[in-house]
Amino acid sequence: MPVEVGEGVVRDYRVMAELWPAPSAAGPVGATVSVPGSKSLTNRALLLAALAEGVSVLRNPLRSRDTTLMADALRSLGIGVRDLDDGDWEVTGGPLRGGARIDCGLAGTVMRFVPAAAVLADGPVHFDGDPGARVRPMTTVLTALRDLGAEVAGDRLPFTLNATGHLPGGEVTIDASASSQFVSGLLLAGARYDRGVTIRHAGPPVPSMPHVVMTVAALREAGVTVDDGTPDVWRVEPGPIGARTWEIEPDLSNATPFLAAGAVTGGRVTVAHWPSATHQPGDVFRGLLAEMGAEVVLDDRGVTVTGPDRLVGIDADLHEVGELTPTVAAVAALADTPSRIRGVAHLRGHETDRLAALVSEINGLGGRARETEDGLVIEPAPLHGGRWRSYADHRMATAGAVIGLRVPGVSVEDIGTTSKTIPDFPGMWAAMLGGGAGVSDAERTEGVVG
Ligand SMILES: O=C(O)C1=C[C@@H](OP(=O)(O)O)[C@@H](O)[C@H](O)C1
Ligand SMILES: C=C(OP(=O)(O)O)C(=O)O
Repeated sequence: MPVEVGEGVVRDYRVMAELWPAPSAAGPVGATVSVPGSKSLTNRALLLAALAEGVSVLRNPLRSRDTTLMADALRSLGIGVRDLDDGDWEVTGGPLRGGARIDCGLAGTVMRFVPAAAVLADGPVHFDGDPGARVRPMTTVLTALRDLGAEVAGDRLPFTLNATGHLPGGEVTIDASASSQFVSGLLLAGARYDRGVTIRHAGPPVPSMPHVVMTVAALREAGVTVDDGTPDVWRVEPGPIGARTWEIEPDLSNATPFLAAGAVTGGRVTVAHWPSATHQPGDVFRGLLAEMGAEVVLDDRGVTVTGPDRLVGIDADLHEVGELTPTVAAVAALADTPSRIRGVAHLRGHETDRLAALVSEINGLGGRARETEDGLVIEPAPLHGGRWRSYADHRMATAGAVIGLRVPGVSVEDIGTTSKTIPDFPGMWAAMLGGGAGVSDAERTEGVVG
């Protein structure tokens, strides 16, 4: 069935479920690319706008599956989310209505952020999601909400919150070592709890901390008082959340496959409109590509990556920026020297078990990858064409596209899954290659790189 995924883009999932012949690059890729808005910033802004008093506007939001699910979740809770002509969103905050059924899809930001807000609804709220979502870690969020005074039936998706219109709030201790989103979700809604919220983390280090910093910054922009002065403790004072205009930055994690295209083909790719200061983890990719031998320049045109003659491997701890792992692993699989990626055990609870998936797919093309306790080791090996499975994971699909640039004959399963965070990835990829660098399927042979 054709489905509108935003910005007038319609995807036909019958077609998208088929194999996508990843275009290989006949030569260096040269392009300037603009990527749509940040998923993480869009879904924080939508949620804060819903909990605010008054009317907020999101400028340049991401319109993709994850953010449409967030908008629809808020609409089912009685919030006005209006599509403006230019793709912006207007959100009118107000009381939350019970009786809603929320589809979380596979979106971590929906399944971890919305329940913490939905406790303020005036009746039961039921949550469910994709089959893959039902196995993502959730217990910590639901236990924390119970500890703060909520009644919840269930420990993971599907579950029902028996909301009563308010939450006592107060202090809670959680183990957020499986996901930073456990902290962010409680922080985002905490100002609307009777006593605000104090979260103490007890356990191995919280991953993806820049995303928590992003949450604290967003709250402060909305006028909320947050104390994050003590490591692993966050305090949100009770009080109103301000309505405002949110300017959404481009999604820098979604920029990474495009920058990688410049790096792995010895080409030059610019991603425009790169923010000069940002909390997005994707900004870290600049340094990672430079370590792998690329030339990386940030100037007023954006970020420009020029690929080297010879890519080298990397030894990197990606604990803070785990969502970059699939792209880094794809580049590493094409490098001339070994790579080690550390600090990302929590990726086993992402859209899929990303460590197992990357090992399986890289090795399926002839590569030499193996899992460690907290990451991956990838050694140089000649790669050949073949099927690259996506596991309903947008970043697995884009990683396959990066490898396909250098390895003829790679077919990516379910490229449509990229619509989780990019409305038209195949179209953007084709446009990037439009300068003549792509070769047609007819010209393909089972090639070897390495
Ligand atoms: O808060 C957010 O917007 C996100 C936090 C991170 O989650 P984890 O801490 O679970 O890795 C990140 O990987 C995810 O893509 C988005
Ligand atoms: C981990 C990710 O997503 P989610 O927000 O669903 O956790 C991701 O986008 O890499």
